[in-house]
Amino acid sequence: MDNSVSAAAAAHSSGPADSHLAPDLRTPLRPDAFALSDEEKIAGIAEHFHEIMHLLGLDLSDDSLKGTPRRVAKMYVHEWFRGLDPKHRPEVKLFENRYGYHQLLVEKDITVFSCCEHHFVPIMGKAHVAYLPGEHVVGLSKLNRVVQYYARRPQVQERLTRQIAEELKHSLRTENVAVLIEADHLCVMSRGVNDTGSSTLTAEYGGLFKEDQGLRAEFLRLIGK
Ligand SMILES: Nc1nc2c(ncn2[C@@H]2O[C@H](COP(=O)(O)OP(=O)(O)OP(=O)(O)O)[C@@H](O)[C@H]2O)c(=O)[nH]1
Ligand SMILES: [Zn+2]
Repeated sequence: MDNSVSAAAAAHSSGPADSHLAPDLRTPLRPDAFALSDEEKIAGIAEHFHEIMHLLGLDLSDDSLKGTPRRVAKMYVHEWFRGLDPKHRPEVKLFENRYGYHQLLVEKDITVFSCCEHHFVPIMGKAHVAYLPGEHVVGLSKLNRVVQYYARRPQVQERLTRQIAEELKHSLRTENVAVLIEADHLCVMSRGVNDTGSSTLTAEYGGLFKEDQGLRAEFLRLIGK
């Protein structure tokens, strides 16, 4: 008998994006965000990117450049921004906690590759997530998948951190979750203030992580903070 429970089976949505999140946490999307197919979006974005390159004075008949508009469009739709589309929301399967494990579980150093919504350049870093298992445990890779899903959107780090925390609370059916992200913003490093030495840390604590300083300290110790 399959004793896995799919929290996401009920939660998994092909409906409006982020409808499971509080309104202030949703990525701002128009109601018709998914009226076009992926292929239609790629064709439209490629056309516009062609125009951007043209305006920059680039010769689009050059062998190396001519494929770039479509390459960029495919990268946006299939990779960098795939997390905008609820069809890619990971299904987070839970399993009965037959091990009786009720201590801290930390998944650390999860690769974060996101995109600054102000400048459309990369945000790169690591996420560390933790929860206290109750009646259920989760397949470890699902924690990485949740981070990746919300990272693959135009983002600010604060929203990314809270979206991951809310998704984990919802999918793992517990308030006892912690999320810490440390990331480098290419918009800070490569332009504007041009600071390659600073990085940004954000954290969100739910349930016992908020109330119990000892638990929080243990989480921070395990991730080397
Ligand atoms: N809070 C927050 N700010 C961010 C994030 N990513 C980028 N920013 C900031 O967004 C701000 C946008 O400010 P603006 O003054 O409109 O943009 P700008 O003129 O390009 O600013 P500079 O980067 O200072 O040159 C900048 O200060 C960025 O550093 C993020 O994840 N969270
Ligand atoms: Zn930026």
